[in-house]
Amino acid sequence: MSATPLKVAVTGAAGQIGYSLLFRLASGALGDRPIELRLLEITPALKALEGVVMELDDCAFPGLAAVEIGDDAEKIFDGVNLALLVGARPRGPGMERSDLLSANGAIFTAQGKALNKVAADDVRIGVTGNPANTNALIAMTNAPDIPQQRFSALTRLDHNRAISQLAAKTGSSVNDIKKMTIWGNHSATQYPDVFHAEVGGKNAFDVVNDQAWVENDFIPTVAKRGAAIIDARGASSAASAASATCNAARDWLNGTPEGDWVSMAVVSDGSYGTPEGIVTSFPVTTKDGGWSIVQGLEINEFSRARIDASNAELVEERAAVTELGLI
Ligand SMILES: NC(=O)c1ccc[n+]([C@@H]2O[C@H](COP(=O)([O-])OP(=O)(O)OC[C@H]3O[C@@H](n4cnc5c(N)ncnc54)[C@H](O)[C@@H]3O)[C@@H](O)[C@H]2O)c1
Ligand SMILES: O=C(O)C[C@H](O)C(=O)O
Repeated sequence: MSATPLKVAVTGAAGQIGYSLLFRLASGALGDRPIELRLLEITPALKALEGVVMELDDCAFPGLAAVEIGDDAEKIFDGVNLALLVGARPRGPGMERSDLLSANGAIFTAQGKALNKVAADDVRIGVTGNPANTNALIAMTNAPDIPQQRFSALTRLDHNRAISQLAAKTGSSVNDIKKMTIWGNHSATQYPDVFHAEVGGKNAFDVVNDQAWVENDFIPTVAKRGAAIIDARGASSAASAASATCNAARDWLNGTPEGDWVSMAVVSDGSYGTPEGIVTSFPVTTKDGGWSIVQGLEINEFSRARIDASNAELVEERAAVTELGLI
């Protein structure tokens, strides 16, 4: 364990996700190493953020070395080892996440530039704010000095949702589910893949043995879960999004367990016929702070069509943000 605190930036820290995320991070969600929180907000939200910091103080978390807040990205990102980019407008009922492209895209241009200038050499950047994949692409493109492999968008929430649905269907514990994969975009076109997943060491599709459930129940439930939560709660998922943001960062920094993998949206190198350069979700393993796409999986026709459709949407989003001058 290193005693030097890990400097962790969180943007949108006074928002809904922030209110759950900060307390998870401060109580050790990333591991034993102490952390220093650097919290970025827009100026009008700084007063609310001061209140959140009072609450963080009142928890007397042993692993929380320091907290700094502000509205200047270059100051807050100075020397950060991990940047969790959460701050962005959430969608409301009836919207798709891509409807947020023009409203939120500009945030990631500015933050990519600021990270490029002042972040630590070992910085890793996780994007939760929607549309997460294309926002990560925007930040990455605006930070040319940071290796592209240091950017990832969050599909871990979808991954966790898929695990939970499969565990319920098969009457097993979430601990028995391994090798789940989310392919593509964190959007309604995402493809949660049970063909390579395992339930208690057995192939998940063989255990389920129900193509109609996969097609008509599992995939739409996972892909539209965000909208179902907005419909029920009147606000987008927050605690589960914070939890997934922690899971993703912890595994990236500390590695995935032997015999399992996770889903992360990362820059494509063309693996599995995915268009190069988009930020799209793959099965990945992580080690020593880096990730590798799991290679050699057989992709059947059913999966191929869905992976291609989701990636086609990401290519369209890339064209839209190019048109907007964001990349
Ligand atoms: N990838 C995922 O799985 C996932 C899951 C849930 C939510 N989300 C997305 O996360 C984002 C945040 O959700 P939320 O519920 O916390 O929203 P929220 O509206 O409660 O909070 C967003 C916060 O971001 C702040 N903000 C806006 N512009 C900023 C900027 N330029 N710099 C710093 N802060 C800024 C706002 O002031 C606000 O406090 C949304 O885009 C939402 O859709 C993603
Ligand atoms: O669906 C949303 O807009 C919020 C988030 O991306 C989610 O998946 O819950």
